[in-house]
Amino acid sequence: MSNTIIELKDVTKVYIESPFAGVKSINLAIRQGAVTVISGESGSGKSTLLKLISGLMSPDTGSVLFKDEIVRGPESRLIPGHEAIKTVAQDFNLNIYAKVYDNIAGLLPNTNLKAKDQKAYEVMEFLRIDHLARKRAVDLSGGEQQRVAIARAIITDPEVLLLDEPFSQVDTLVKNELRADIKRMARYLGISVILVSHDPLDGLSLADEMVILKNGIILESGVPRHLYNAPGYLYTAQLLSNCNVLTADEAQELGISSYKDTIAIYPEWIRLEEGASLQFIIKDVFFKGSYEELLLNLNGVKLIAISTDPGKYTKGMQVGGRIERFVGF
Ligand SMILES: Nc1ncnc2c1ncn2[C@@H]1O[C@H](COP(=O)(O)OP(=O)(O)OP(=O)(O)O)[C@@H](O)[C@H]1O
Repeated sequence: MSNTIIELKDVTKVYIESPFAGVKSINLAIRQGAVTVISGESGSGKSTLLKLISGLMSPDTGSVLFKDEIVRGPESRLIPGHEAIKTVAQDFNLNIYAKVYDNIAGLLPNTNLKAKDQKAYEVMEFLRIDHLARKRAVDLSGGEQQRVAIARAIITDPEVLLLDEPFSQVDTLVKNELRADIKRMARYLGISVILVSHDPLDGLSLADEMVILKNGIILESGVPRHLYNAPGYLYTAQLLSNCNVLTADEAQELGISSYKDTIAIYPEWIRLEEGASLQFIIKDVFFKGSYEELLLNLNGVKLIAISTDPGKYTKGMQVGGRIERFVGF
């Protein structure tokens, strides 16, 4: 496929120390210029996959291709990694006592100092850290250090940028700004971004394509909206939503008949309305700011629903509800 920049063909990497860990039989095509988010629970193999893609680790079997050329592992390269693929690791790898400018510009050759300076400022402006140029990295916040680390990675014009848990050290506000910057990098610089995250929100709001990993295998992949609304696996539904999980018998109590063993109902799929045929008792109300989560009970079946009308419902009240959608597994 012409717009595939990275391709993994039947890639397996098993750690000798723990033979059940690692990744197994991975087939994956990464689209050029897209933001791909790899999501999965802790230990599912996300970081292993990133190391294999960057060439920092070699697969036991199978191959990783960059533009149809094999990405060679550390055994066959003096400097590990592929020059067109750059990784921003969780520890940022900054020279923390050096100035921001030197951290970034230091990666360019001294053959043309004017061009070096110009390029460094271009990248710093793009990531909105040019005002920090003369500060030492150690004096920056986590979000600012993250931007410096990204600037270091993109200053040499890589075609692929790998980000390992880029939001782990930043608060929600900075996280939203960083998400926007990552999208801009893909759109305006044409960099293909592959991002690893255990927070499903990163994938839902950022990814063009999302890959769901479980125990080292790819369960499914697709555009976030589709994966969210029509998950093929309960694991995906639980990763992406705080969903209610019921047995077939419990679902029957709610008037849902299905031949599937397990039924998932997202909280927003429960419509609260007067006079609805299902009458729930509110067991608890959890304030969430702009909305509330209601813990509902009907004949022992417990469900979390959402109310966007904070204060309307209180513990002990009876409330009518209708299940608008469910997914069976
Ligand atoms: N160098 C190693 N030696 C042995 N086992 C390893 C090594 N690196 C990772 N593993 C194991 O491989 C599995 C996958 O690890 P990996 O770090 O890729 O998962 P992850 O999804 O990135 O996890 P997390 O979200 O916790 O960072 C885990 O069970 C881990 O313990």
